[in-house]
Amino acid sequence: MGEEDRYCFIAEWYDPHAAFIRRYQFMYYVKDQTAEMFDIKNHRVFLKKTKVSDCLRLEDLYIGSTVNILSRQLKFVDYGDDYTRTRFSHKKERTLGIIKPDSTAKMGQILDVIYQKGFMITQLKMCQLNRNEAFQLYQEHQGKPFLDNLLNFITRGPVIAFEMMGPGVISAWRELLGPTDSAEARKVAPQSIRARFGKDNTENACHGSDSTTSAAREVEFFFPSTGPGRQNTAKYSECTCCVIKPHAVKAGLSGQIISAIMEAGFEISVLEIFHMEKANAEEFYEVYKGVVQEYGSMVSELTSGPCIAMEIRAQEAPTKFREMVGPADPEIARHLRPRTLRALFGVDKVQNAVHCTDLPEDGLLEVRINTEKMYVCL
Ligand SMILES: Nc1ncnc2c1ncn2[C@@H]1O[C@H](COP(=O)(O)OP(=O)(O)OP(=O)(O)O)[C@@H](O)[C@H]1O
Repeated sequence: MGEEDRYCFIAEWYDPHAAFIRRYQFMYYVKDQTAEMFDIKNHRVFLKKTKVSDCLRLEDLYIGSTVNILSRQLKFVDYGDDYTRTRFSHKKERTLGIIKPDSTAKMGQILDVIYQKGFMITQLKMCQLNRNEAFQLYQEHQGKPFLDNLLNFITRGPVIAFEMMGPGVISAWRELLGPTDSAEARKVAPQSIRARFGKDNTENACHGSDSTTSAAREVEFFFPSTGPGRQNTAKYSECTCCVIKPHAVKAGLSGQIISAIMEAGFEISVLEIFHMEKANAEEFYEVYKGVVQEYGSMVSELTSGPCIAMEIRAQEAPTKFREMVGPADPEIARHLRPRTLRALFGVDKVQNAVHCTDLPEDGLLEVRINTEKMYVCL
């Protein structure tokens, strides 16, 4: 990618006032990290060349990416010219990974391996498949003797489906997975995911697409490009809400945060990447408005990139989880409560790793708000 490059994408923005999706040509200039936008329908400039270095990075430019530019949540839906298509299409190979039911208890560790190896997770969702859906997913194994076993296994509990993106990601992920049979993996690829987390040749921890065609089909299966997204796994009882903030997601800390939560005995019954719009973030943080000095920065942080939303379950979940999260200021947390999530993973009062519900009675409400928002955003 050259310094002088200008990339052009087609971006969509849902205008809530007009209840209408507006389409723009979105031009990004690498050299000075500026962008300009052109309203396609009305044939006029919508945004003059503007610095976007604080809200857009080169790696955010891909089809399906959601970014916040000047308080508008834009989604890149297509390439705007052939030059951009040629420069990006090889870089933006996609694959689908699944953490299978035998390994969801180790999802934090597995996600941590994925992040530490430098993979970029662009979509992620916990789902429960029924038998028909599982059959659809594994249609290429129709007639094979192990199909029935495989369907029983993959439907016996939730799975975590995720899309990853990057050059050569299909083969890189298959290599990290290791051979299908976990016992064989322990012999020939002891550092692989199946060697470390799998049991045998059915319960082998994770899945990876084997070609661009199956990747496209499987990504569409879990993350449909049109219509409603897949149903989530929310239970809405004895629960509270936790959101891993964008700075922690970008820093690849999500796996470690999830492991810490599960090791402390909490169940995670929803896990989903979503993007928060400014209006939603303001509503989410409404109780802090005029009370907390950092309110504006908190809203900016929450809209600065992908978040991970979780439903956390335990008896008295809101109170107990609040304790585990720790004081809002990580500096104070490191002195007073060094084992809390904010002490371990927070940077400062705004980038304090996670949001969690403040008042016990809000727990249920926030989980609902969030899951509804996630449906809007996906
Ligand atoms: N011989 C077998 N006996 C039992 N289960 C099997 C067998 N072969 C495959 N499976 C199960 O079916 C899944 C799909 O099989 P496939 O041949 O596509 O393996 P894979 O490509 O290594 O795995 P995946 O598609 O899950 O990434 C395997 O991951 C495993 O769970």
